[in-house]
Amino acid sequence: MSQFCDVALPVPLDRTFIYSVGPVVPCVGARVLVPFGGQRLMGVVVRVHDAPPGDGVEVKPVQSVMDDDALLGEEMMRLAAWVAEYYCAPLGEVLRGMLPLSAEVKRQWTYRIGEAGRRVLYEGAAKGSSRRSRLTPEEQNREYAVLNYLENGEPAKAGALRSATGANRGLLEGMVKKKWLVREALAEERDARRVVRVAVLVELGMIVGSIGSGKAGFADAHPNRDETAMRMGHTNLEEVPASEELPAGTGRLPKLNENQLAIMAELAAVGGRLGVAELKARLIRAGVPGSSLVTLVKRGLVAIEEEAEGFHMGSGGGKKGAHEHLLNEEQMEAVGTIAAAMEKGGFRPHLLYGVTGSGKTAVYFAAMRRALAAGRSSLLLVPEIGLTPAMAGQMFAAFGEEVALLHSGLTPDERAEQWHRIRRGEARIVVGTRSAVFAPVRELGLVIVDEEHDSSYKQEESPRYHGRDVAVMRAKLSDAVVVLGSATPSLESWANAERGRYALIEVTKRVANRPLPVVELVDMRAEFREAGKEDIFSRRLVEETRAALDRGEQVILLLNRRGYSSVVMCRSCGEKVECENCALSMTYHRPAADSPDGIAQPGQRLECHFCGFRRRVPENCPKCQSEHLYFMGAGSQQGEEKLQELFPEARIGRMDRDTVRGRGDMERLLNRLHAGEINLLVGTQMIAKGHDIHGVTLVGVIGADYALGMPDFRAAERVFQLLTQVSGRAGRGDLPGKVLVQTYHTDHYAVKFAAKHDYVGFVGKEMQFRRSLQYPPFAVLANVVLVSEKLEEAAAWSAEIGRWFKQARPVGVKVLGPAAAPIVRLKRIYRFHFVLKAERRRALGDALRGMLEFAAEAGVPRRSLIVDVDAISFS
Ligand SMILES: Nc1ncnc2c1ncn2[C@@H]1O[C@H](COP(=O)(O)OP(=O)(O)OP(=O)(O)O)[C@@H](O)[C@H]1O
Ligand SMILES: [Zn+2]
Repeated sequence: MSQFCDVALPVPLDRTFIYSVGPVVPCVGARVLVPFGGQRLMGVVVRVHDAPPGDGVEVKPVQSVMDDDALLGEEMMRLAAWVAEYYCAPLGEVLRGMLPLSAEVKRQWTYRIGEAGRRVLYEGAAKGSSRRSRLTPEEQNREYAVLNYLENGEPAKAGALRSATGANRGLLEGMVKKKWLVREALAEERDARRVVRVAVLVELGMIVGSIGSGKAGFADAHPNRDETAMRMGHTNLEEVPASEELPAGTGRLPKLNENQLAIMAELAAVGGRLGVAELKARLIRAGVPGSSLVTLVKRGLVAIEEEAEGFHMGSGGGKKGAHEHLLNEEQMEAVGTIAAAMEKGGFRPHLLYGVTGSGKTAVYFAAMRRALAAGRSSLLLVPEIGLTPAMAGQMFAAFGEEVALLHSGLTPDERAEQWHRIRRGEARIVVGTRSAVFAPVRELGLVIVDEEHDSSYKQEESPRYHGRDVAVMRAKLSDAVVVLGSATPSLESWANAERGRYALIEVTKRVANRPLPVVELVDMRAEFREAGKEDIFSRRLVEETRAALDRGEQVILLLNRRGYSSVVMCRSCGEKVECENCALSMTYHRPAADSPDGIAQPGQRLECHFCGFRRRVPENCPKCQSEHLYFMGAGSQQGEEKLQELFPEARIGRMDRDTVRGRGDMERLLNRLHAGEINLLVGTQMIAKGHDIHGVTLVGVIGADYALGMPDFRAAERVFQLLTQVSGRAGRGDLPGKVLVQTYHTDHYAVKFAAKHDYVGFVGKEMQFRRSLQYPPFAVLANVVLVSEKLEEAAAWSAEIGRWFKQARPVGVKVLGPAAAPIVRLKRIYRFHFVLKAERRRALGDALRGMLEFAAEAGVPRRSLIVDVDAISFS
């Protein structure tokens, strides 16, 4: 029999840990609780074996096994192993990301007495209750009972308060509102399985016979209710143990008291089974002490069983069929190709290159329908912002109860609920953002990645995986078809199509033969010469905007920075106001006038957009005390203000991270756009993503090309994508669209190709550049960052690792660095980095693993060493 298991723990260490197993041997893929460095951690079993560890290694036992069988199947375990290896990430951290573990740490509220509550308690005790209240006298008494119970200052759980006083959650929340109570979250591990506990009458027939037909439950319970109600206060029903730990019933009916008989009769009356929660509620109402139930369980007359809980879907919504079009020829061909691949079976990757507004969503839906018809599930990944309520509505309209949504707005509980539904095979259409790639989908037949070029698929914390690339591997391990869709495919995916690794599907035309918008470049150098001053909006853009608004059409303006001014500079000493934590300029935010959206906006301040640090706006230069502070670089907030001056009649809306804080904000803004309540929208790149607003005929682009100056080999690709995507928002309805791009780089190929909607032309040129300098997709690379709060430490570690690279000379790998990272200090952390380039992935991986081994020996903490394989950000 196996005596040991290896456990992957969510710690930043590239290894697993051995534990001994008890009588219950966990299986691979199950979760266990184990002791680790003085705490208890939840990990996943990756191996069960008999090999004792080396001499002198003390092996601790597994504390508890949380899953009877593998929570993660073989496929998911293999995927986890692949992610860990490919991204040089600790397996335990990968597994933590795969499981909705945080959901298994249930959030419980506890209540504590507040100052106001204390006052009420003492005043009330002295004068009696005279306050006017909508509560019944009984409820008021209950409130006093709660305050009394909490008087000693200790917090108590809602459950305990209820059994002590009968106060329900509504009453408690009412008291929180009045500040009588303070509510706090208590994290507590609980059993992972989503179960409800049910009280079951053992040997039903015999008992019903013996208690006779005269008894019908709690109606005849203990006569002295008040007394029992007081006594039961301290019986905690949470402590009713699970039945299997108890001796079985003897078959002989023991002597029972009134209360016990009442419980038996109550259970008998409902057919022998009742949820423990409901039974407890009835006990309380009847004034029967909880201890009676405990006794019955101990005597084996009532068993407590666990039962899988039923799940309920969130609201569906959406009009049936509203988004189901007759597919056009190109769309049908695309669906046909995907369906044929599914029929053939096996792993087949596709790149769906379809221009903006070509109806890719309809293609996805049709393909998912085919998968469903064949009994297979589908997984659709969308970018962070892509899972809009409109999208969700379409999903529910098309697939109803089959849909599971996974996005960042879910509470841990909701996420767990969806996760388990998917795992049970109840939801076969899974839609979600990045981490949904790890959803435990069964019978996976089709994986779709929408807007595959989107950078939100890259996770910027460990494990630093790319959702798109994991999706492809996921499909491979499941023998599924995968479709990567975009109007601006990443160069990596395009190269894969060119090399024949991905089948290319093209949708070249917009739906209903709508034309792509005409794009016009506005040369801002000429504008400055002619206008003699620098305005955010060129005269041409103002004129076109006015004309479109006058015609009753809608306008979208991209101003890709949020805040009012992105730089505050001193005219006297030239110093910029920088963040205390980061070596970066702080952005000036104005206090907002009352927003028509009713969206709360913060007041006047300087804010660091990297770490969120805020400070008051200084009146003088912090360095030289000069009064001449100069605000530069217009952001979306300033844009909105200027638009209000220019177009006082317009119904202006703003979409950026200051106005869109939750999903509700986004929905509200989009609804108002669709309804025409907003006819002029200004915003950051959020406005460029996927929105399908038919009334928009004009798109203006301000400062989208400033990124061309960035020291990043993907700068041109990014600018091309942004220009193409934002242009794609124009002319999606009956009227044709127009785009005005304000630029200082009229001759740059990214700008010129975007203006011609020439993706293929752009890619051709960009590929040459990448090839000549050996950048992806012609090489693979990793960014290695050493971080420390202490400058000397970060510098010393990177120097040491630099020496190792020099001496080890990893074959086939070019090492650049060490150098100070472009953002050398971020959130108070100093950063030095290396960039590793290799022609082959194997060579890169070997070099990184060699380096990690050396770093461990040299005592560089693993958490100070960031390895970012296929990095997309080098700052
Ligand atoms: N066959 C069709 N006939 C008419 N309209 C269609 C058809 N298929 C889709 N549509 C509509 O065309 C619009 C654009 O579709 P969709 O949003 O899927 O485009 P897309 O290819 O994803 O574009 P983008 O890349 O810009 O996000 C939607 O309003 C959709 O309802
Ligand atoms: Zn900062």
